[in-house]
Amino acid sequence: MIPLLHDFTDATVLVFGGGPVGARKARRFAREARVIVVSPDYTDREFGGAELVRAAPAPEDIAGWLERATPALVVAATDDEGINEAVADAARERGCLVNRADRSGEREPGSVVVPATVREEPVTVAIATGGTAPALSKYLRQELEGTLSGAGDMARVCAGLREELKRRDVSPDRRREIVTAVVNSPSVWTALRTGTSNCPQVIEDVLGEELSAGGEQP
Ligand SMILES: C[C@@]1(CC(=O)O)c2cc3[nH]c(cc4nc(cc5[nH]c(cc(n2)[C@H]1CCC(=O)O)[C@@](C)(CC(=O)O)[C@@H]5CCC(=O)O)C(CC(=O)O)=C4CCC(=O)O)c(CCC(=O)O)c3CC(=O)O
Ligand SMILES: NC(=O)C1=CN([C@@H]2O[C@H](COP(=O)(O)OP(=O)(O)OC[C@H]3O[C@@H](n4cnc5c(N)ncnc54)[C@H](O)[C@@H]3O)[C@@H](O)[C@H]2O)C=CC1
Repeated sequence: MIPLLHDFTDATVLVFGGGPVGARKARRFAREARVIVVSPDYTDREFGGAELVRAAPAPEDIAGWLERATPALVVAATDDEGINEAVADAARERGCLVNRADRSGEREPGSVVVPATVREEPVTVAIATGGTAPALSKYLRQELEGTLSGAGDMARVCAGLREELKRRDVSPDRRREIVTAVVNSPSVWTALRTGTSNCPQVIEDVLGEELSAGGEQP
């Protein structure tokens, strides 16, 4: 399986199953997509504002639900294997993506795995273990949350620098040197993490040094 980032803006995600797993997936996709959850009962309270439909479709009804909702992705998160199987079949039939929460290892073509995710906007790290150890994915996600602290600000600093250096017609080679030096600078990381400096200030400092050095190649 190959990791990709998928834009779900204006797309529909259809989730079957209103337990903790269906709820977790609904919350995840509701960040961006329109999410519809279908389930006879809802044991979790928080579905990220998804539309909750109370129904217990039989396997032969599943295709009709997909027909009406026209989802970009379907999640099979019920505790009924026959239903999850029917969801996967119907998704494959329609050529839409499918996530089966009750499967690891061998997968249907077109299936996707939901990875554990660390977000430090605009930086995203996704973790998966080939389905072997979701608990390990969760553990590593928690570990990486600390490591990634400040990465969002660092991305904003790099973006701001790239823009300013382009505007000043600094050569691409020199631009790359400057940005690489900033990314590798322990003092910049510390400043961003501790709040002793902020993004505009770091950008200003780096540009100031660059100008006082006359933009010479080192
Ligand atoms: C294949 C996959 C399919 C998919 O769902 O996409 C899948 C499948 C299964 N998970 C199971 C169990 C658990 N899953 C978690 C947690 C998470 N599971 C997630 C993803 C995935 N789970 C995909 C693979 C990802 C990878 O490759 O690593 C995460 C990362 C993302 C998310 O779900 O949002 C989220 C962590 C989010 C976070 O906190 O960061 C915990 C821990 C907990 O709950 O505390 C447990 C209990 C401990 C354990 O068993 O490890 C079972 C057994 C069910 C049973 O035996 O009944 C199956 C089915 C099977 O293995 O057959
Ligand atoms: N991917 C993951 O992280 C994990 C996956 N699992 C798997 O995911 C499944 C769901 O996990 P939980 O949410 O904990 O189970 P759960 O048993 O709490 O919830 C299942 C939900 O599916 C609903 N359901 C039953 N028949 C349905 C139908 N015909 N149509 C729509 N909904 C229907 C039930 O009413 C219930 O709300 C488990 O059976 C297990 O195989 C379990 C733990 C973690």
